[in-house]
Amino acid sequence: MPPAIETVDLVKEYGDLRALQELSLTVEEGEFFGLLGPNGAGKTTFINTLVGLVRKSGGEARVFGHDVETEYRQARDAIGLAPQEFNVDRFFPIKEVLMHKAGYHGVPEDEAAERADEVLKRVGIYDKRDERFDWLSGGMKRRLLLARALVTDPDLLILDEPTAGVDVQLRHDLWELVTELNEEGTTILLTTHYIEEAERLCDRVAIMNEGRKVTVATPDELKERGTDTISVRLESGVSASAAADLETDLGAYAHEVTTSGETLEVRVDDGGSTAPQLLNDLEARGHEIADLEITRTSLEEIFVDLTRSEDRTVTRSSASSADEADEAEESQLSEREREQEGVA
Ligand SMILES: Nc1ncnc2c1ncn2[C@@H]1O[C@H](COP(=O)(O)OP(=O)(O)OP(=O)(O)O)[C@@H](O)[C@H]1O
Repeated sequence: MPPAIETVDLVKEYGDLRALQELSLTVEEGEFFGLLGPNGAGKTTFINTLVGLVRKSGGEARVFGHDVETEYRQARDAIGLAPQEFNVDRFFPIKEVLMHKAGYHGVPEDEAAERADEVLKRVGIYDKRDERFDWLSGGMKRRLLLARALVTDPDLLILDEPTAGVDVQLRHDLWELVTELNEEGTTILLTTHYIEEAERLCDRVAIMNEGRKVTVATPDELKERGTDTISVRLESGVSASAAADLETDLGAYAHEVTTSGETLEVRVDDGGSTAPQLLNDLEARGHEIADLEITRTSLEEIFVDLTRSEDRTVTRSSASSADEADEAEESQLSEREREQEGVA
């Protein structure tokens, strides 16, 4: 079986701006894969390339072995997309919206009606089936986007920030539902800004920055790359100049030594194995230790470290004509998507 998603040197240019820069990424069938990156990293552009909303400028992109452009239909039929934006037909009852979507993917009407009921129950808004999209609360709208992604029974579910702005209850409901779907065999690609969400749900995550892949790893592997901080409270306190001296003395294992009040903070690779040595070294220098605490780097700190931004070097001023051409192209592509999503 080919990978669920495979891109090789994928490039997307909007005029002078390279939104995707030779991005090579493989998501295996059955994986729960997270795509993390700061605003503007290119996550939505990547997704839109897979679903045919954005035309790539270079490289290759395949979904279950199908080229996303030359075999658009096969690739797109395998994907259920819950986008960030609410792009839903506002004039029909939501059950009909789902039936249109299933119909567009070739599901006969009776079966489409059954599937619509089934997914509305699954996401918990079956009692709203005859209401229009505009009448739903924000959280219900998010649930509907997920229902619409599921109505075609996709092998690959793509969730673009599904829990942005939703309450804690719904966030947990969504987590439970997508975990179940993944256990049933659906491959999931999730973009999120919530590191905790990625840590809890994903088998592997790719961290992107400025259109590039920074790294791909499991959440645990990423955490192992971080440093620990050993905070030692000294009976006699410690001055900043003493801390600077200690940094030289403890240089064999300390990356950085700072003070915070009467506490000395020592950054090391592995706090657990380094603490005894540190205590010995401090005592040998006449310091009396009152208290000690080790804190592990959070995934969030590692993420911030990995994506610390250099200034963008591209400007957009010379990109206007290329942008216009792109916009015309995007609008044609969007036309196709609107048709597919059942939007008038
Ligand atoms: N249609 C477009 N025309 C021109 N530039 C675009 C277009 N769409 C996206 N961009 C630019 O491409 C870059 C990547 O944007 P993209 O929306 O893919 O990032 P993202 O990682 O999804 O961000 P966010 O987390 O804020 O949703 C940004 O600099 C953005 O301004």
